[in-house]
Amino acid sequence: MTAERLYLFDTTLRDGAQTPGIDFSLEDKRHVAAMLDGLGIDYVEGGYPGANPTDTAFFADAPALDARFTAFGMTKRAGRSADNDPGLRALLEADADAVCFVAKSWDYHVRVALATSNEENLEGIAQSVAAACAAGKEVLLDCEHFFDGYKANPDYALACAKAALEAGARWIVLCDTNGGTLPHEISAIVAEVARHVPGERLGIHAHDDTGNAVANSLAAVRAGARQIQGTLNGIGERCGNANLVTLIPTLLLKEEFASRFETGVTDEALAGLTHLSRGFDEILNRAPDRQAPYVGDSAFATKAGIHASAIVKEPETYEHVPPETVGNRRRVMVSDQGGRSNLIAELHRIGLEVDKADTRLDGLLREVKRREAEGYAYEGADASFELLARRALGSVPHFFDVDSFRVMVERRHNAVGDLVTISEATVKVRVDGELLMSVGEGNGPVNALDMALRKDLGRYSPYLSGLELVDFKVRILNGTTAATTRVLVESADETGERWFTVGVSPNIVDASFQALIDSITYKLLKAGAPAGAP
Ligand SMILES: CC(=O)SCCNC(=O)CCNC(=O)[C@H](O)C(C)(C)COP(=O)(O)OP(=O)(O)OC[C@H]1O[C@@H](n2cnc3c(N)ncnc32)[C@H](O)[C@@H]1OP(=O)(O)O
Ligand SMILES: CC(=O)C(=O)O
Repeated sequence: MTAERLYLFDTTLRDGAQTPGIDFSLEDKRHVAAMLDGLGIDYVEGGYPGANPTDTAFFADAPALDARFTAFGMTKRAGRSADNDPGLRALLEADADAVCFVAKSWDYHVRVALATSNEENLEGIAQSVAAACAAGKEVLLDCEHFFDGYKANPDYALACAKAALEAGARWIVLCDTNGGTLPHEISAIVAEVARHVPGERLGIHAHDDTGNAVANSLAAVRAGARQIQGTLNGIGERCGNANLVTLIPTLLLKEEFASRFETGVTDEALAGLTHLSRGFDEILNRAPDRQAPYVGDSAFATKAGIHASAIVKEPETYEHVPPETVGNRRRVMVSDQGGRSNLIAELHRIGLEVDKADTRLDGLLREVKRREAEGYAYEGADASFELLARRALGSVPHFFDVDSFRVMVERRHNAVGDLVTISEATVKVRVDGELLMSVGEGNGPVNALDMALRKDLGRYSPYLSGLELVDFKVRILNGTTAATTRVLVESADETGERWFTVGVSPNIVDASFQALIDSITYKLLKAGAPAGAP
């Protein structure tokens, strides 16, 4: 059976720009368009030329793409001719291969939002589409509120679609604008519409207001649509749009779709999807969703001991697709939910081969569970776990001892009279039997402790020159005055490696200090520093 072509239309830079809290710069738009092109998307909707300076500038210097670069805008205004509508003119003059018009297809909206007649709206659609075709553009019509409109007045919703088709539109895109339609309704309505508009000219644009945008897009394809509109990481107005980062692996990896359709996305591009999705979050300056399907950090992670024991035998037992197909990775985590299989898998990852019958595993597992009950969380603190495990198995050299530390926080006026808060820490450590004392100043107690600790560690200091404290997270574990504090420290070094360490104490400074000590010890271990003299 020859595969049918399924087209992917990306609206990250248009509907995605309508996401609360997201504001693309011109540079962001150029960068994202290139990312989408590299992924193999067929249409990249760049924005709404004429609506704001960024979009106008983007279309004035259009990116060179393999994808069809698409300008979005509304059909001509009621009461104006197509020749005399500045908005329409801006669209037609934009340097774009395609124009995607948004048009009302729910008679209720025609009456209330446009305050015009059903007939005039139909004429507006036909005249706008014809003008764009005459300007040499490929034309798409986004039928706004199509599903709600179809439920209210199917003849009118269909008439809008047909008006565009007859005027030369290549695609009629059925939009679930308010996002309230459910998959079974999408299936039924798309199947009915496909009796009037050929499926290979039908698209779907779904919003996620019931959490069904991806399911609705797949339902529309099963019912005959051949174009899916969506966005990277599902951004978009209100709850977002259909997430292309979820849809693409489903279309390429799930038998029903993979055997029937082909898209412009290659297996190689699919293997870069996790990287692309996280890179896009970087542009948005937000943390990636750990539980995102396929590409999330937790998408192929397991804590449960029963699952881990099967995964180490055969990963397929608990994985619906191999993680590497989307560029993600399997993670078997160590926590209070785990058993010896979790431990063995994690020990293997860090290069420690231990037999399942080794009795030291029981001791290590008991220690992990005891500490987790106290508040430690090793699933997010890989370096602290490695130290704990290597100590249990007897392979961490003794580098230094901490004799004592003291931190002082002072609020005072500085030399120019400004009120400042400074922290000063004093740390005493023993290296090779010698007592060393360092003082550090910082903008907070943890920063000051970090400075003091690293200032003089005797012969270990050269190993620590590239060590950097990248991030610091504090969590209060029970909300009483006797609360326990968990501190997670993220560190990095000159090799680019990042690692996480954890400390727990009723005292936040003490918890931070533990995490810092683990971080330094891990760095010395990984750098191959020799053990100190007792
Ligand atoms: C479902 C969607 O996501 S559609 C996309 C929505 N995205 C956006 O609106 C973002 C970009 N929009 C904008 O920057 C502005 O709204 C502009 C530049 C397009 C228009 O701004 P303004 O001229 O100030 O109009 P305003 O935004 O207040 O109202 C929209 C007007 O377009 C009319 N209109 C809306 N849809 C259509 C349509 N499909 N065809 C014709 N006219 C339309 C409305 O009736 C309203 O007309 P009115 O001013 O006579 O009441
Ligand atoms: C066009 C569009 O974004 C919508 O109808 O949701």
